[in-house]
Amino acid sequence: MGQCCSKTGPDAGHKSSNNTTVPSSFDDYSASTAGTDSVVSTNGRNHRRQQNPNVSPGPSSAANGHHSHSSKSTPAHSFAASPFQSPYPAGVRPSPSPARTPGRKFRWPFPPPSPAKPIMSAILKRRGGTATGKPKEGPIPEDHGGEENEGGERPLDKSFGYPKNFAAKYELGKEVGRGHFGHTCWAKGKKGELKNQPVAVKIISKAKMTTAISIEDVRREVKILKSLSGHRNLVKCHDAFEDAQNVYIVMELCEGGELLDRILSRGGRYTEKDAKSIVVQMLSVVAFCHLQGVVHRDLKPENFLFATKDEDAPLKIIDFGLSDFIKPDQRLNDIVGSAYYVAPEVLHRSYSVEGDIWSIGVITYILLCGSRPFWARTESGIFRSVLRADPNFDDSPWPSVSAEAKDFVKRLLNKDHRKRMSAAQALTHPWLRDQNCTVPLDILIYKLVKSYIRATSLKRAALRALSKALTEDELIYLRDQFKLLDPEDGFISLKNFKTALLRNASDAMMESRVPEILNFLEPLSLQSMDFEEFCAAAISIYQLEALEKWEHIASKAYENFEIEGNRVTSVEEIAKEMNVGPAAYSLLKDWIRDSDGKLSFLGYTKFLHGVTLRSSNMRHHHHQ
Ligand SMILES: Nc1ncnc2c1ncn2[C@@H]1O[C@H](COP(=O)(O)OP(=O)(O)OP(=O)(O)O)[C@@H](O)[C@H]1O
Ligand SMILES: [Ca+2]
Repeated sequence: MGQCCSKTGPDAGHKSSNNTTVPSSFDDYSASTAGTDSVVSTNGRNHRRQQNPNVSPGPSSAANGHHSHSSKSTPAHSFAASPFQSPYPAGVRPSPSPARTPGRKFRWPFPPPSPAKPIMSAILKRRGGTATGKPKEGPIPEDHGGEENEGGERPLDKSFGYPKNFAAKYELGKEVGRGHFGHTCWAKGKKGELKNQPVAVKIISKAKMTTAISIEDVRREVKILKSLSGHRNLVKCHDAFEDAQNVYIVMELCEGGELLDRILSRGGRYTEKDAKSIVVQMLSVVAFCHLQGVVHRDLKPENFLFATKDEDAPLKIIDFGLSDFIKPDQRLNDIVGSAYYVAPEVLHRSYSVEGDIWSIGVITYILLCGSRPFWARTESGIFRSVLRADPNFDDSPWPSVSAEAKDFVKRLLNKDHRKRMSAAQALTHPWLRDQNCTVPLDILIYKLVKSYIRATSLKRAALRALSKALTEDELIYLRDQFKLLDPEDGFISLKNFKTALLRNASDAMMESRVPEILNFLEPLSLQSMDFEEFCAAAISIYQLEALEKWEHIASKAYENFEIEGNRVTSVEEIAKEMNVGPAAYSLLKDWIRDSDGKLSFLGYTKFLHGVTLRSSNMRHHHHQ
């Protein structure tokens, strides 16, 4: 297994020093992250990458004004050793260089995507390294074999309760892929239904399970794969086995290779038409996962495989190794995933399913332009870019990309997770509307309706006025969702929410306790909602605020509110509504009109928003 040889990069011709230890002008971080490269790059990606003759560093390096490298000397398997390294951070363009060849395919300043590596802290936690100080040098311990965990207190239980007769049922063949946590082999069924059928087997070594977390990860991966099996864009899981050495996950074999390889073989870019069909498939399977209460947490082009070698083969999501169950209102806090694709709120340690949507935004950005939106040489540099940088939508090829496509990507890459589209919503975005995809039930609807039925009458009136200001475009999504709830004579009630959810339920949904949300919809058993009220209940104020048209929508909404919702109120009442104390009174005074004691336009929009007032003695409060 190749240790990371951290030389090269486009500037290797100019500097002879080791790339990972050279502090760059834009990145003051180097030592600890750079050191970690050696740990994570022991994944053997080079084996796979070298099979791809289309990965040529030439164009991008040339565009950067550097000399091309001969690909034979540059293993592209690790980030630090990628031949596509650019010395420029996200958003910074190289000055025009004499080496730039007009008409080249890549006039884009950033390198085409290379395999992403897991976020260091995640690896350390799961592999039992130390999160502080210098990480262990050398390869990840493979033959620990010990039955004790780090602390040495309790032996780790490495029995999973899976059948032990893998060898009797399958004949193992050559390796077809390798990740950081396991390797995958071709295999053939020896008997039964899969006799002589080719399958893929992910083999995870028990010796590498050195922490309780890593064991739990495998257990969960199998559970999630098994219970979600069935969606056309999700790899089918046939079986799981174990023996003393390994866990074996037997899956449908995807012969078409990784999405990453297809991106690279197309010179780093997809046409909009082709990108759309990829994005629709990603969104539809992710919407399905989210409805089941599963968050994937590691969406990247390496984790989408094509079923066959055909150009239009279906795309399959794989690798639920970092996935987790999530309750509708739960926030997760462990930082996992791959740096290029990680959402800002994951780095802030408070996230939910929207993190996956961000990753799809990153992938879509790459599909459309061939470069990563957030890029730097070190992990911390990438993180900083994710947290602060605005992706480049100005340079080639963006001017020739449709406005809808750009709007689509921007609405997935919103740094505020509340403003991001959900997967089901994204499927109804104008960019994808010509794809005629079936829109799945959106779990977001359940969350929004839940808080609507608990809202005060003033808040409901405010939302109703807002929903009447929506344009036909925005109503398309709501109409689809309403239809999925199967209204009777134009009305829905608790029963409809129940039936729709259970119609889509898998075992995963029981585990993630999604149906619990139905208990919170109990008040609806006595009422019903028509489409108009459903719209008021199911709109997200945060998402609307993110729209360019927001000001226009807000003023129209306020006009409606003035006619049928605005009434005399008081600072005390509003403070109670907003869940803030007397310290906020002076601020809230501005929200109420002196002339008649009703909400002003400012007051209306702030009230809708459910502001987070920042003051030491005011409570933070989000309406979710
Ligand atoms: N069903 C399959 N059919 C064909 N190849 C597969 C299949 N599943 C996995 N592979 C190949 O094996 C590689 C590693 O599998 P997987 O991503 O599940 O492992 P991992 O170690 O968890 O990965 P990572 O390093 O991304 O965490 C994949 O990138 C892919 O190339
Ligand atoms: Ca993977």
